[in-house]
Amino acid sequence: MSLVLLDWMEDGYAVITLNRPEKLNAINHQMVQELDEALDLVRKEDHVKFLTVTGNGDKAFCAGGDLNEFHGNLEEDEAYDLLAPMKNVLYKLATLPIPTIALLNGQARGGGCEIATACDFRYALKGTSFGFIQGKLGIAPGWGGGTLLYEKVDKQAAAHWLMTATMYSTDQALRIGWLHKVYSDKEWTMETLLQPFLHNSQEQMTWFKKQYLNSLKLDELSVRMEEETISCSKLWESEAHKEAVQKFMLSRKN
Ligand SMILES: CC[C@H](C(=O)O)C(=O)SCCNC(=O)CCNC(=O)[C@H](O)C(C)(C)COP(=O)(O)OP(=O)(O)OC[C@H]1O[C@@H](n2cnc3c(N)ncnc32)[C@H](O)[C@@H]1OP(=O)(O)O
Repeated sequence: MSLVLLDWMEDGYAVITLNRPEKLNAINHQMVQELDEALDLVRKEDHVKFLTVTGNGDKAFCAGGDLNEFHGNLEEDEAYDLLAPMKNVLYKLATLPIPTIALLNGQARGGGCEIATACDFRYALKGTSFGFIQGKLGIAPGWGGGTLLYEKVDKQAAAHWLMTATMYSTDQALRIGWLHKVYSDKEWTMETLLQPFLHNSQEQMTWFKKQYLNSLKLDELSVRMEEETISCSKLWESEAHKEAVQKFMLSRKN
């Protein structure tokens, strides 16, 4: 069964859906692979105006890396080998030649916030919450999402969120500019959410995104995302990290 769905919409855009709702769309190895393949397919289609990324279910956009797979007693180099593929996927998402919009249907934690941050824009359903909580697990973001956060919001706001590792409400996320819009349940339809973009041609949307990417130093971005993965791999072996993951695992058994 596909854990990442890719749909081509009549109005000329594509939708990627994280499709593991029973696990709050937590990202496992299969999803990393399927996300990579889906992005390659979107990149090949020259009629697609923009891409949206969302989660299946009404509880979460994405609860981060799968703690059964992304957390174990791993040495630094094993942790790097585990983290690097998703970092590469997020670089591919962040530099896709068409605009990308994260439709946050529910909470996002850890790597889930990294995926959302790799998108150009973030729209959220009212009442959802978000947190770069890796700091509370004894690590730091490892898929490049911390690096991307510094590109998307005020640098002090990015540093504060990463260091405090707290959950933000939609209001708090709007205030720092991480969220662009918040919608009620009633408004949460593709037609309402995407109306502002649908009138644009594919050529316009490709140019708008090219102009935006020109403003980023992509070579530097790639180096900084790689450095983030290396640093997270070093933190992976900490006792604090091992204890935090163990605590989550034990809580599953109760
Ligand atoms: C580089 C990325 C970075 C990394 O991987 O190192 C990270 O993403 S670190 C952050 C990892 N994510 C988390 O720490 C969040 C863990 N999940 C939770 O704290 C809770 O599930 C919560 C608060 C999101 C929701 O709690 P709630 O009580 O509402 O639901 P459940 O906990 O019962 O979850 C339902 C179901 O989903 C499974 N689940 C949730 N999150 C994960 C996860 N990250 N990995 C694997 N599985 C997850 C949970 O086990 C439940 O399934 P069940 O079969 O009933 O055990």
